[in-house]
Amino acid sequence: MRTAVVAGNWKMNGTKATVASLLRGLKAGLAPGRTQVIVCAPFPYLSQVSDELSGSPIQWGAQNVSQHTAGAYTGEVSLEMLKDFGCTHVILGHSERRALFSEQDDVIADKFCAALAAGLTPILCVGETLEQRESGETNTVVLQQLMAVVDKAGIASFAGAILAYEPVWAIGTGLTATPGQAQEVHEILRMCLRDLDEAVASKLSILYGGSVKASNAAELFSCADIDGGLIGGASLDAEEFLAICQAAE
Ligand SMILES: O=C[C@H](O)COP(=O)(O)O
Repeated sequence: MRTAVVAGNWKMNGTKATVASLLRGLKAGLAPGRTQVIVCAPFPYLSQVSDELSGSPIQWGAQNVSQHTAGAYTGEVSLEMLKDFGCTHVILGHSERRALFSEQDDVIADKFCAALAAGLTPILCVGETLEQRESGETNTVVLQQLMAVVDKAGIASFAGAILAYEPVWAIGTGLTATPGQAQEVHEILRMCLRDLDEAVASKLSILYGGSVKASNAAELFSCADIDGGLIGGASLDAEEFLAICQAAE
């Protein structure tokens, strides 16, 4: 059986006060269950998150990391630093990193390898733009993004990773992929990995991300190849995020 996972991506949001209130709400409201719950906070709040969530069932991580270990990389944050603050996960290859910060497949693959080597679980994001979908390139795009990492890291490494399908056109737009559209891509991703390693593919958690809300989560999560969600905007509201976690149960 695959692990159900709900991960919150807070993106560049929050203050010390809102983070404290959100974490208190999550800790107080999370019902015991089988779903793995993760929050991915901005770097400056990782210390606060670590203090608040230590001893709770909620895990935490970052939204990006350097592929380098240490040294003259102004403005970068290393995997060892994330580990110092108790991070267990790191989001890699988010479409906002790809589009706004020009992250390319080869760098994302390097980060993926480095994260695994450091003992963190990468949450690798893939997804197509609206233009790519409309021109029938969805499968080609997501498989190319996936294979760039598989080719460098090896299929076996996906035993220690999480994959997230996030159609760019559904992120922060309120336009959720229909369960059918999401399932179709999840199935293609899993089938591609299954051709390489049946055992790894059948155990890999593949999350859907893109305007997931409490009101649509259960239907999305009921699809055969959707194992949970990577949640942006709705992860900033404790009640909404907890309802999404409940939908994954
Ligand atoms: O990482 C999360 C995704 O970008 C989804 O964001 P959203 O739920 O605000 O659409």
